[in-house]
Parts: sequence; C-alpha cells; structure tokens
Amino acid sequence: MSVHIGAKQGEIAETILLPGDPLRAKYIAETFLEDAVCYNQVRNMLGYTGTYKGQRVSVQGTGMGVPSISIYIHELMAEYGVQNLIRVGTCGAIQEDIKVRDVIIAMSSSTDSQVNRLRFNQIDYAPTADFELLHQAYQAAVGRGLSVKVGNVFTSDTFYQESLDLYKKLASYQVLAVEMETTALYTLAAQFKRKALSILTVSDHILTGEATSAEERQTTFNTMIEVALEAATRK
Ligand SMILES: O=P(O)(O)O[C@H]1O[C@H](CO)[C@@H](O)[C@H]1O
Ligand SMILES: O=c1cc[nH]c(=O)[nH]1
Repeated sequence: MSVHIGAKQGEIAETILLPGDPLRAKYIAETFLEDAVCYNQVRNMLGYTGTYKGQRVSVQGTGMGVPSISIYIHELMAEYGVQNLIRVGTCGAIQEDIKVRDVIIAMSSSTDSQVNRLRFNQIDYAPTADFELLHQAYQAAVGRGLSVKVGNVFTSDTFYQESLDLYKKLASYQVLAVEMETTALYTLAAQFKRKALSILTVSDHILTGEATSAEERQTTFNTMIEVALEAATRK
C-alpha cells in the first residue's frame, strides 16, 4: 500500500474517475461499474475497481481542495501507475448564461492557490487539460444532447468568500465556474506525463444564488458520469 491508499499493486485500473466526495465514489462504483471491489478504506476515502463495458475502471474519492487531491493523485500515479485521471466534480457557475445542472469541461484552470508559484519559482504556470480526453468528453456530451460548456475554471482554496468582487472580475475574463481541485490535477498529471480532465456539474450559481435540489443534482450527475466513462473508455 501507499501512505494513504490501502490497495495492493494491480488492484487499481489505469483509468480512474475522481469525485471529491468518497460516498460519490461508492455510488459510482455501485451504479455504473460491474463487479466493483473496494480497494481502499483508509481515512474512509473510498476507492473501487470494476469494469465498464468490459474495460477496467477505478473510482477514488479525493477529498476537498488542492492539498487533499494532490496526495491521492500523486500516490495513484507514482505508486499505482494510473495513466488516465478524470475528475467528476461539482462547481459554482459565475457566467450568466450558465445554469445549474449544466456540465462544464475544464480546458484550463486559474487559481489562488500558491502551490504552483512555489513549484515554478513564482512564475504563472497554466494548468491545461489533456486534449484527447477533452475532445472525447466533448463529443460524448454533445452526442447526448447535453448543454456543455468548455473553458477556463477557477480553482479556489476557499469555499466561502467575504466578497464576490474577484469572481465578478474573473467572469468578465470568461472564467466559467469555481471549484477547488482542477489546478492540482492538471499540474501533477503533467509532471507525471499522464492524461487528466475535469468534468464538472454546476451545483449552484455563485452570483445569482440559484441552487439545485439533491434529486436534480443526482440526475445531472449520472449524465456527467456516463460522459466521463465514455470519454475514458473510447478507443
Ligand atoms: O463535488 P466535489 O468534487 O467535492 O467538488 C466541489 O465541491 C467541494 C466543495 O463543496 C469542493 O471539493 C469543490 O471542488
Ligand atoms: O467549490 C465549489 C463547488 C461548488 N460550488 C461552489 O460555490 N464552490
């Protein structure tokens, strides 16, 4: 096992879905994977491996924020050889034409986290999605008639803000939504020369206050998972 993941070598697939919430990992495994087996219960950060349309796929909770996801994806790539990493998360929209339940594919991510400034000696690195995964996910989403937006998202170190001024400014520079992990995912995947993508369901609108019910979130969430699995397993 690695420090935070209790799996034996070979128990984790090369392709993995990454929700923040470990109970969402359980839900995905039970709902979408066949013969799913739980490989991790350390810190209750559940991880499962099963098959989707005959191909091996894992799903691992990452927790919330850059430090937490960084630990899990570092170990998944360094210790378990994971190659394709797709975050399936929620986000808060900041564009007027984006509504709750829409699906966003993060082409790139801006951040207020200092981790990349530290990593790159104060320069601004631009964390970017893997183009092939992005293209496959976009095609899968459009093929389902989904309202999907592709663009820059903001990875924040804070969930609660005292003022919305920064988000209004980011919106005016075409940033689509706010979440808390994508910058770390794209940067670490690049470091390890692996493929990564973030697909996000809009759970709330930060500027209008619009929010989804739990039932609505579930339905949209299912569609997003199908898009992620299709993108991950397309040949
Ligand atoms: O739904 P998940 O994947 O956890 O993602 C979003 O939700 C959490 C905040 O509630 C943060 O982790 C944010 O990125
Ligand atoms: O990080 C997040 C996720 C969902 N909604 C938000 O407002 N922020």
